[in-house]
Amino acid sequence: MKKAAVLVAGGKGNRMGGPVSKQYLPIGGKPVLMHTLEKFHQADSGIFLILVLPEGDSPLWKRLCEVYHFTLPHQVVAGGQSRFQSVKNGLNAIPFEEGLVAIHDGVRPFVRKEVILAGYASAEKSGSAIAVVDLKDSIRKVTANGESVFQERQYFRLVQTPQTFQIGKIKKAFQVEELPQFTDDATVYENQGWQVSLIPGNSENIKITTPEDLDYAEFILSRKNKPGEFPK
Ligand SMILES: Nc1ccn([C@@H]2O[C@H](COP(=O)(O)OP(=O)(O)OP(=O)(O)O)[C@@H](O)[C@H]2O)c(=O)n1
Ligand SMILES: C[C@](O)(CO)[C@H](O)COP(=O)(O)O
Repeated sequence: MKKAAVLVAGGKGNRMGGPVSKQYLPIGGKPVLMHTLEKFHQADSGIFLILVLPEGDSPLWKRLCEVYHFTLPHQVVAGGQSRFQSVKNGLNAIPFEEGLVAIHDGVRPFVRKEVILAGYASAEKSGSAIAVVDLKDSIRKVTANGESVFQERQYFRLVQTPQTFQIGKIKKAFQVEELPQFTDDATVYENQGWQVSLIPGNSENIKITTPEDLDYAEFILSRKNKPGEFPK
């Protein structure tokens, strides 16, 4: 089955602050987005890669690719005013009608190859595959009157990307007006009345959002051994 990946990086990075949008900041010596593109290419070199950038940023990205000698093939698409619009633009650029597409935040460079491949395999069978992780902390729901209520954390998951789908179904799902609950792609898919399938994500697959996440990113990249591996 044909595979595509839409890596959305059309945001402004307001929570990160600073003059350069977070997707272009260097970690481990090169921009965040180059790490993310490489992860998908390394998982399967046959994946058709689409990179969604803020409108007008193509010349900047082209220059970065030259400076960093980044030659991995990918198609650049202009994003929209919201993540939903950026994803939609990315989906419309897939050059085939049938197959699978992984939608992934460009600012999640630490996705594991195993998670990417499990997403495609699971979505081929069930239509969708949403990467999630268990909670490590206790959680509370804060009510409108300021009280807090204990919640049983075993019934909750943190939602990551990739979120992988059969192309025909997810493109159909995005043919609707944007709604406030569309914080990810799973909610857009569910809006059609279809249930999503969850798959295990990887906990280090953080979304680089605020400045301390850059320290974490440098730490992850500096480690010689992966978690759980015995030193050689
Ligand atoms: N109009 C938008 C908004 C967001 N994104 C992408 O969606 C992902 C998750 O969004 P988030 O982390 O919120 O990124 P920003 O919108 O850039 O950050 P902020 O909310 O702090 O401005 C990011 O890869 C971001 O670039 C996008 O493609 N198009
Ligand atoms: C898609 C996402 O990364 C899943 O956790 C998340 O919903 C994006 O949220 P944001 O408000 O755009 O950061």
